[in-house]
Amino acid sequence: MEEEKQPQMLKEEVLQQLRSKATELLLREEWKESIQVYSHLISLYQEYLVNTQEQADSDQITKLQKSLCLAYSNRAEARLRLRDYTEAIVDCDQALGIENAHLKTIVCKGKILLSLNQYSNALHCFTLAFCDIQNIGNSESISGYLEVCKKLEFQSRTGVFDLSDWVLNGFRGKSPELAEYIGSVQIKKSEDCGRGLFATKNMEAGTVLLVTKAIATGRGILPEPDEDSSETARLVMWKDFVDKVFDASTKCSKTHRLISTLSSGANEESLEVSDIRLFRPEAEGGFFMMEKPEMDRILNILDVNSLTEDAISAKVLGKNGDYYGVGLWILASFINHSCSPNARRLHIGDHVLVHTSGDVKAGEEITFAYFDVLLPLKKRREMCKTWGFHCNCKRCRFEEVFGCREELKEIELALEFGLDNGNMVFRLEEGMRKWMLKGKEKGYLRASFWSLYSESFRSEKVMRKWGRRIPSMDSIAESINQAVGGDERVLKVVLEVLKKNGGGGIVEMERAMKLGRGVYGKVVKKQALRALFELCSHHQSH
Ligand SMILES: C[S@@+](CC[C@H](N)C(=O)[O-])C[C@H]1O[C@@H](n2cnc3c(N)ncnc32)[C@H](O)[C@@H]1O
Repeated sequence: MEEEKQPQMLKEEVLQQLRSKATELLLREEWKESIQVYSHLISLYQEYLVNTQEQADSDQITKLQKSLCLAYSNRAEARLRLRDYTEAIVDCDQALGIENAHLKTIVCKGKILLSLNQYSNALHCFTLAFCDIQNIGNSESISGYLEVCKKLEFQSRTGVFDLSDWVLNGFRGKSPELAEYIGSVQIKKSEDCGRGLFATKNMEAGTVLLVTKAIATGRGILPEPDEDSSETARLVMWKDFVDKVFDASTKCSKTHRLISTLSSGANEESLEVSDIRLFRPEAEGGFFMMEKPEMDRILNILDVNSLTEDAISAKVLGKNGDYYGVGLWILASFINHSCSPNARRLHIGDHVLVHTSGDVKAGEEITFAYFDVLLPLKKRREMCKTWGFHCNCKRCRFEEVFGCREELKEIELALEFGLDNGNMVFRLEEGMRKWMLKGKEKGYLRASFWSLYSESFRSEKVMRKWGRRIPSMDSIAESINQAVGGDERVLKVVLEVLKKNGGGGIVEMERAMKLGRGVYGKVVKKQALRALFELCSHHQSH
């Protein structure tokens, strides 16, 4: 009898030691090591359960099963911390298969689903946990999760985002929690740039089109571009960013699948048009394994699709404004460039929020600017070259035909040498009258020669001489806004002129507010928009 008991005791001892070791590693936040020990424990429990099925009494079996459930649950927690969501969910489901009301596992599953932006499923978990924990007490953190989940579920269902409090608080504290959201857009074949994102209904300036969280970002404070270390710092940051994307793709099959839909630059015309539903946070089908990611392909995809946070059609809100930041935001990567864009993006923490920067009609392609478009055609062509494509947007096509006029060439030359801005604005306006240009066409050229206008409106001397012979800043801003959407620099000059003129009346302020909606989106209420105006006024102009 004694002899029979001995191996049993030995087993217990081994299990106890492993349990203590695993708990200690978990407390020390040594996630990888704790996963190893829990994996060992799990295989031992499974082995004992199979081998002792007939000899052990039901109490022993129940105890073993409880321990197995806890081991799965703890391994899920460690995997969650390592962002290994696919495996973490599998562990949770194993644990819940043993004990379907296991509180710790339900909370862990809620946290994983929240990280995967599956708000309503996460909400279900936290609601279950909250009902249970009320009987036990200490419900604070669960109710915190519950509140966050409710808010995010609402945002992702309605597209209503309100950053007013954060803006008014001077972006203090960490950036607000944002849900992923897909508004009235779909992916379709674009005329001649592969696939693109298209509006499915008419929308006003400032309407939120999508909000998506970065797969990964690389951020850092870079040395000045002329310092020797600058290039090295940039390369180190880029490598770190690439590694993070590769890691995310390796760990999560859904992430891998979504990254695989992106263009790697080759044969863009023949790429499959992805169904927008695939990108919805609640989309099914994430948890199956598929082929491993290839580093070369990821590198190509990042070359074509990564965005910098401080790009010209973007605005960084909050603390990452201090950094140089690059990132991969999947759905935003389907947006093509145009020199007369109709969208802009706001960077908030790790999220990008894309909104219309002008009124958009159903069926219109959504575009934002990859580079500065308040420049003449020649300069834009140079920028396009560095991006590796030839822009064939409406504005480029118009300027291609129109740009050969001698007057425009002269103005372009004057722009290069900074000659007599007021006179050049006057000549351009006269020319446009003579050539009988209308609406957007005028806006295109005004946008191309924006720096002449901005310098003129800023100079009292120029305004004294030319002010009465050229259109008002208001109408120029309106015209540029119609042609190329809201732009922070145009708004800034409008605000400066308003200030100089004593703040303007209600009508002028309303107009500025409308421009502001195109620049910052409808995510801040009036008072917060005014606070952003203040920031815009103090921001260095380009
Ligand atoms: C971020 S992706 C945009 C989505 C891409 N069209 C697709 O099918 O996946 C950037 C690539 O789209 C193409 N592209 C974007 N804007 C373009 C434009 N205005 N003209 C020509 N090609 C453009 C270029 O090949 C560029 O490298």
